[in-house]
Amino acid sequence: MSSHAQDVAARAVGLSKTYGTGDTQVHALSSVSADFARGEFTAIMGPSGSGKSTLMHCLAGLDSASSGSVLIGDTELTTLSDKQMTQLRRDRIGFVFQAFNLVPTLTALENITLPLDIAGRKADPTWLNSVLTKLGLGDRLDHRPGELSGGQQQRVACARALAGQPEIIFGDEPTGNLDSKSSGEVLSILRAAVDEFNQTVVIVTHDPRAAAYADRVVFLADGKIVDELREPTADSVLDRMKRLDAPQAVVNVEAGA
Ligand SMILES: Nc1ncnc2c1ncn2[C@@H]1O[C@H](COP(=O)(O)OP(=O)(O)OP(=O)(O)O)[C@@H](O)[C@H]1O
Repeated sequence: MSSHAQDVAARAVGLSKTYGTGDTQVHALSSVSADFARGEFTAIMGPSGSGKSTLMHCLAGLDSASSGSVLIGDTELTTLSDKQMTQLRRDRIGFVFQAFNLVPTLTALENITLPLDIAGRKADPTWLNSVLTKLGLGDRLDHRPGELSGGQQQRVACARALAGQPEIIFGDEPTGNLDSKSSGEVLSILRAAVDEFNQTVVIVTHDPRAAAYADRVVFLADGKIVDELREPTADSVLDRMKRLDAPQAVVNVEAGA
């Protein structure tokens, strides 16, 4: 299937988010429109404070926008009641956070199936098996999070996000707390989720090497999408990021700094 023929897993339309009022007002997002195609891995990048987390939280229904709309599949989030929103997050969205957020008293496997257990759903056994195989934890599935490395814990968190076959998985700096080897393991799982399980993944990251695992990188600056890169490499991402910071460099040069 060509990328044009793919349908859209999530969509932001004219999304704006303003914090505060008057002099202290911050436009975290200014009329952002973006599509996230099904079966694609997107990385959101940009300088600190550019609105990455705000965009992801609005897309994932964890925060509400000041104006504009978000669609998950065909569902417009602003039309949902709190209860419907909770159900949508539970049934249709997977999350991977920077802090792994595993329950310390449960085994890895119990953590993975916990959201399904809470929802009263059963994992599809074939699906769960392929996710667990991909995870490569072997007999450590019986271990508690405290007995696993950071990378292993985050792989468990990825499997937890995947277990319910959500329509889209959001990761807010999922490798932010990991060394480069563990980051690679976690990103490989997310990559495999897209390539082998046809999932849709959107992550926020500061790391060009992490972004290089994605199919597409979306660059934010000052609450706006300013650039996009397909088939990124760590070098091409780094190059774009330098250019994003360039206006400041030009000002410095002009000022004789
Ligand atoms: N709850 C809040 N109240 C007021 N301002 C906020 C709030 N949350 C975020 N902001 C502001 O909105 C802007 C965008 O923040 P956001 O966290 O989305 O940026 P980011 O690109 O994810 O940053 P970082 O890379 O540092 O995590 C920033 O200027 C931030 O200070």
